[in-house]
Amino acid sequence: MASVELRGITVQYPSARTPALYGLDLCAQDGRFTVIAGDLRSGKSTLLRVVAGQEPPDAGRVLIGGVDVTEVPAHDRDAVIVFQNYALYPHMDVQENMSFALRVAGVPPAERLDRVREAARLLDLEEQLGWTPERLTGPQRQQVALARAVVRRPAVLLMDDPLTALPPALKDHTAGLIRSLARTLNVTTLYATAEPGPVASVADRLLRLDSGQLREDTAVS
Ligand SMILES: Nc1ncnc2c1ncn2[C@@H]1O[C@H](COP(=O)(O)OP(=O)(O)OP(=O)(O)O)[C@@H](O)[C@H]1O
Repeated sequence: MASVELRGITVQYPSARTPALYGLDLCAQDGRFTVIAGDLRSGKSTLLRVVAGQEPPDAGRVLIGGVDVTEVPAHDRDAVIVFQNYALYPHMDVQENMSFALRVAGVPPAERLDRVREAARLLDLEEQLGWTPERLTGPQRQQVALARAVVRRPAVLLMDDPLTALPPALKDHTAGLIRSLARTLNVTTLYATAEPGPVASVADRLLRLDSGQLREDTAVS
């Protein structure tokens, strides 16, 4: 597994007046669940994309597991993003959706099956493995999107407000599921959200993104 360290990260989009991230420092410990709270457009998605290698910073360094990966392309980083607007493959059943990336990566069929079954068990999706996405509820689709990320066994899991689209009554339940998943897999998790309420109680650490920089959050803990 792996710690995530950002040192002096600045991202300035050419069309923006101010930087999305400005000299930002972060050290997220190995295997811990770190919540990054911030208002809309505060730079949360940009931060996750910098860690994943999808947004090259204008300044600063990115380290995963103590190794400087700033110049390493996204596909060679051991970090996966689960987006708020996930898209499942509509013509594939849940099991195929979950194992697709493994097939592309050349993982042998028996191991694919093991990993898919483990993720399905952890995310309460065992009964739905043969279903197509149209039969799933919104929360189940979100769980499949999450399962699709974790079957790849990344060292770092990056979550971009995955509960946003869920009805309020299901947010706490799904937050608990996500937390126990991260704990079972011992995966370093950065969880960005505009609404930290449902995950604040399960976080190892809560940070707030403010003016492109991170601070420990003393308001919610
Ligand atoms: N590709 C881009 N080009 C130009 N500006 C961008 C781009 N992506 C994001 N921004 C701007 O950077 C700032 C931070 O955006 P970002 O999406 O990282 O924030 P966020 O906190 O994730 O927002 P939200 O919660 O609304 O998803 C915003 O002002 C946004 O308009």
